[in-house]
Amino acid sequence: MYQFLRLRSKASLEELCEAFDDYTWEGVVLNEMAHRALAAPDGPSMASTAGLRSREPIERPFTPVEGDGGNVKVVVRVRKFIRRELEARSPCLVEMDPNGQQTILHPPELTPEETNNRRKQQEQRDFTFDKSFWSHNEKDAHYAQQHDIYASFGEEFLDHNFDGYHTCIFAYGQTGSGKSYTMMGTLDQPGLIPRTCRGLFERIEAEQNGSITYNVHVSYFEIYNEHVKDLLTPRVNPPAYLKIRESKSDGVYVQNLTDEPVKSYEEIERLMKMGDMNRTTASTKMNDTSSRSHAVFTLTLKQIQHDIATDSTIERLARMRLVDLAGSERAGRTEATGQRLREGGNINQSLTTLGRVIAALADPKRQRAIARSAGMQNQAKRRAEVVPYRDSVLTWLLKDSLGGNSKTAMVACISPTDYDETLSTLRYADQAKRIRTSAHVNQDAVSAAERDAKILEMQETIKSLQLSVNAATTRKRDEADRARDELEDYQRQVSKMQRAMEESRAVSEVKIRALTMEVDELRPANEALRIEIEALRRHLTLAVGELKNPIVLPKDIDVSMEEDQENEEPWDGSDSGMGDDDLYSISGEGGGFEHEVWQADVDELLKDLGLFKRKVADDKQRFPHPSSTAKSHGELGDVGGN
Ligand SMILES: Nc1ncnc2c1ncn2[C@@H]1O[C@H](COP(=O)(O)OP(=O)(O)OP(=O)(O)O)[C@@H](O)[C@H]1O
Repeated sequence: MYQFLRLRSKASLEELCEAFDDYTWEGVVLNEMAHRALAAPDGPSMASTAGLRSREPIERPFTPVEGDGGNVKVVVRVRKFIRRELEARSPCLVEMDPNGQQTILHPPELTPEETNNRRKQQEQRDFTFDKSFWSHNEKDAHYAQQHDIYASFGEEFLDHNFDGYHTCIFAYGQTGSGKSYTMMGTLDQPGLIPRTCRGLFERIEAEQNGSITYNVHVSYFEIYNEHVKDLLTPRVNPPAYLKIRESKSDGVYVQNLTDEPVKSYEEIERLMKMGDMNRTTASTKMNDTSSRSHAVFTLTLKQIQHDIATDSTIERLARMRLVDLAGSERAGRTEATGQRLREGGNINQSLTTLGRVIAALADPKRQRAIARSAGMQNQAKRRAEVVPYRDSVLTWLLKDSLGGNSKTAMVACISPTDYDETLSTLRYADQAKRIRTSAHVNQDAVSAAERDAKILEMQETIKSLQLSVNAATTRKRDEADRARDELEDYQRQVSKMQRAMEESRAVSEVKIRALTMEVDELRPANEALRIEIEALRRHLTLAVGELKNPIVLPKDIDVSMEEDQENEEPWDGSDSGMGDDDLYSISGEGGGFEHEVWQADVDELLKDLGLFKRKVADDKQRFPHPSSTAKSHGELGDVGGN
C-alpha cells in the first residue's frame, strides 16, 4: 500500500489501477472497477459491478436452431430365434452388412409343391437403411445390444428435445418381432423408453445452472379397438374411453388424459410400470405376451430460462412420443378366433391406414401438393392434402408426428424366419424413408408483463366459462351435451392456468436463486473493498499528518549521504536526483514547492476516493451485507470528502 503514497505525479484513476495491480488480490476487484469506470465512454460511471455484470449477455443454451425435420430416420432390427422358431429348426433368412447398413432378405428353401403353389416367386431382396441392427446372435462382433440402439439414435433424439424439437420414435413390425422388447425392454435389459427417461433426468441434473427451470410431464395411453384408454388411471369395468378433440392452439389431443408432472426417473419408472400393467396383452400362437393395442408414451419437456437483466423468460417446449405399435398379424397364422380375431382385425385396419398415410406422405407428388396448399383456403387445402389421417384413431393422433412438426424415427422390427411378413415390413420401412417432416424449434420469449397478462387473460376466460357453464346447467336437457363440452373446456382452462401459475412461481424461484447467488458472489468483493478503504483511510491520516507537521532536519545533517556515497555525486537539491524515499527527507528551502505538489496530489487522491466512496456506497445500497450495513456506512463516512 505504500506504493500508493509514492505516486508522484497526478494521482489519476490510471495510476490507481496500476497501484492496485501490484498490490494484493483484493486489488483486482477495485482495479476491475476502476478499469470499467475508465472504459465507460462518458467517463467513470456510477454503475456497480453487479449492474454491469447483469447487463452482460448471460450464457445461453437457448440459441434458436431452425431447420426442417429432414427425412424420417429408419432403422431395422432383427431379433434372435424364439422358442417356437428353434423348435421348428427354422433357418435365418436375414443377413446384415453392418458397414453398409444393408439388410438382405433371402428366400426360404421351398419344396417343389410349395413353389408350385405360390403365385409370386420369392427372391433375394436388398434394402439400405439409416442403420441395420443385428440382434440375432450374441456371439457375433456386430451384435446390437439394447444400449447400442439407444446410443445410436435415442441420445440424438434427446438432443433434439433439449433444442426444442418435438420428436417421435415408433416401432413397427409383425407380431412377435421385438417391438415391445425394443421400446420398453425388460427389467435387466431396459429398452428405448426407460433409457430415454433416465437420459432426460441425467441431463437435467447435469445441466442445472440455476437460471433454467425444467418441467417434465408424462402421459401414457393405448389405442385398443379404435378406443383411447388412459394407462395411468386404474382399470375400470366397463372401460372408460377418452375422446379425441382438436383445437387451434393444441392440435389433436386426448381429452382428460392424465398428464402427470414428474421430478425424477424413479417417479417415471413407477408410472411406466403402472401403465404396462394396465396395457392390454394376451397370449397368441405367435407371441406369449402379445400387445393387443398401440401404446403411446409421451414425455413433455418444458425449459424456462429466466434472464435477470431483462426480467423476461424464454420458454422451450418439446414433446417426445414413444410408440409401441401392435403387431400386424395374419389370422391364418395366429389362429385367432373371437375377441382375439376382432382385435387383430382392428390392429390390421389401423396399420393399413398407417401404411396409406406413409404412402401418401412419401409420394413426391403429394408432398408438392401439400407444400402448395400452404396458402390455400380450407376446402381447397383439404382436397390438396388428402392424407387419410382421419381414417384411424392412431393416424389421427399421430398426425403431427408423422408428417408435421416433429423429428421422427421408425424402428422396423423383423423376425429372422418369416419371408413374407419381413418383406412387407421392409417395404413399409423403405417407403417411410422418403417422408419429410417439417420440424421447428418450439420457443417463445415472454416478458414478465406478458406472463402476468396471460394469467390474467386466462382468469377472465375461466370466469366467462364459469358463467356459461352455470347458465347451461339451468337450460333444458337437449343442451346438456353442449354444457358438458363447455364444462370440459372450463376444466382444461383451469388446469392450463394452474400450470402457468406453477411456472410463474418456478420463474420467481429462479429469480430469487439468481439474486442470492449474485449477492453471495459480491460478498467477498465488498469485504475486500471495506479492508481497502480502511487501509486507505489510515494512510491518508498518516499523509495528512505528515503534511501538517513536516519533519524538519538540521541543515548540517546530510541524510542523502548514503545515496551520495553510492552515486559518488553530491546532492544538489535538483529534482532529477530525487528518489521516492526523498519524500521523507525534504524540508526547508524548496520545500514550499514540494508541499504544493503534495497538496495537489493529496487533493486529487481525496477526489478519487470520494468517487470510490460513492460507487462503493451505491454497491452497498444495492447489495447490502446483512450484518455489516450500518458498520460499513460508518467506515465510509471517515474517508475524505468528494
Ligand atoms: N433383440 C431381442 N433379444 C432378445 N429377445 C428378444 C429380442 N427381441 C424380441 N425378443 C423376444 O421375442 C419375444 C417377442 O418380442 P416382443 O413381445 O417384443 O414382440 P412384439 O413385436 O412386441 O410383439 P406383439 O406385436 O405381438 O406385441 C419376446 O419374448 C422377447 O423377449
